[in-house]
Amino acid sequence: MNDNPKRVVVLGSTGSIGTQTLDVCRWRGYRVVGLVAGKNLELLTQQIAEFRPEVVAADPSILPELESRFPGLRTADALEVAAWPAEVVVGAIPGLAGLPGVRAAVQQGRRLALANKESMVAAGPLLWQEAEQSGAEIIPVDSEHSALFQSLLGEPLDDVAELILTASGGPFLREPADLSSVTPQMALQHPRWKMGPKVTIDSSTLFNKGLEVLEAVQLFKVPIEKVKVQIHPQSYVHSMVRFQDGNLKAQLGPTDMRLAIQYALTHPQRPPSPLREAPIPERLEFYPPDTRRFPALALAYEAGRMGGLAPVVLNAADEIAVEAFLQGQIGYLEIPRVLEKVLQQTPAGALTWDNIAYADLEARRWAREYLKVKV
Ligand SMILES: NC(=O)C1=CN([C@@H]2O[C@H](COP(=O)(O)OP(=O)(O)OC[C@H]3O[C@@H](n4cnc5c(N)ncnc54)[C@H](OP(=O)(O)O)[C@@H]3O)[C@@H](O)[C@H]2O)C=CC1
Ligand SMILES: CC(=O)[C@@H](O)[C@H](O)COP(=O)(O)O
Ligand SMILES: [Mn+2]
Repeated sequence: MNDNPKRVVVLGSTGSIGTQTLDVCRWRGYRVVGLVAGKNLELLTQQIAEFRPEVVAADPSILPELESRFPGLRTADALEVAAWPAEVVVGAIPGLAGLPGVRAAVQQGRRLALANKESMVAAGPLLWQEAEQSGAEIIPVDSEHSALFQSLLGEPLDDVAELILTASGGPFLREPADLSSVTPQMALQHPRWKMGPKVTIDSSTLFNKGLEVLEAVQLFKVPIEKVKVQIHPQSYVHSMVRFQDGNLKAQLGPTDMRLAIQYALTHPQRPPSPLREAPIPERLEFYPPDTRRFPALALAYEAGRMGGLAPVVLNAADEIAVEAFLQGQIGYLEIPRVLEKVLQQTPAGALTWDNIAYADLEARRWAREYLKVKV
């Protein structure tokens, strides 16, 4: 099944998207030349033993042990790994921490298979500017955006009436009516996808869908009024495009991220995958989201309409709030509350790399102060 062997760098290799990317590389016989991970020493050890990458970056706390396990292992800064000679770089480090690696890959003119939605939300126009200069391609991995990307192929953007993102609705779609006593354990039970903790909590508050609305605006360069959300509990239709003539195009498939990852690596080709054909669900339901119960989605729309640094600020506040919630330092309903507060403090200023860094830092500080937490 070795189509056209590619050299691949994986940023966030020990995570949910990272490990699934390595599955795809195994299927395709791709050469994994660079790995970036955090602190998961044992899994990174296995990955190095199997793939023998040319270069590795990891959290400084595990580097000495890693180097003693692999004498002669070439280690480097994460940015150097992101810029390593390769055909594809998979950006799968969560949060704004994923942005520097994504940017380095874009500056090198690579194909960026982008899972890290936060970087597109915060810095989309700047990333596209740099991609234009370097010739980089940005292919979405996020399932909804992969679906939109596939549905938009060959279609003039002027003909698009709406991008319709589907949302599972998360674990609290129907109950409990009162969300105040939701615990991290409850919120970590996603009904359809097995993902890392940050995106799983975001799915439960519908903030993930809010980020995805902002991500779609930047990826596909459409006004936010054209981006809609439909709850679709089966998560089988991954998203749809409604055209001005009334036609809808959608991409459907099983809830397995390896399909979206493989597509981002092989586009425009569609080589076979070893996944078994999954049955099509008997019922496909769609209905509008309840933004009174899940105000984080409405706040993302508000940030999108505000523009400028508002999405940066909202994302930063959410990163602090989710971490504090996971550590048991705040209640579940504090998450949308702090988003609303911090969004109101959005500083004025153009979208520049310096202003993004400043707004991100300040918003984290405001969120910590408001929540009275140390995360
Ligand atoms: N999981 C999914 O199905 C989907 C995820 N996404 C997006 O993809 C991104 C990744 O998500 P996911 O795979 O779930 O996340 P995980 O939490 O599962 O994995 C995160 C990975 O990033 C590494 N990492 C975390 N922080 C740093 C850092 N500061 N420097 C270097 N490495 C770091 C972790 O290392 P370690 O564990 O070794 O510490 C791990 O390898 C997110 O932006 C998410 O929104 C989008 C669609 C679907
Ligand atoms: C798999 C993927 O792309 C996730 O971002 C997914 O969208 C999360 O599910 P929700 O629809 O519940 O947010
Ligand atoms: Mn998604």
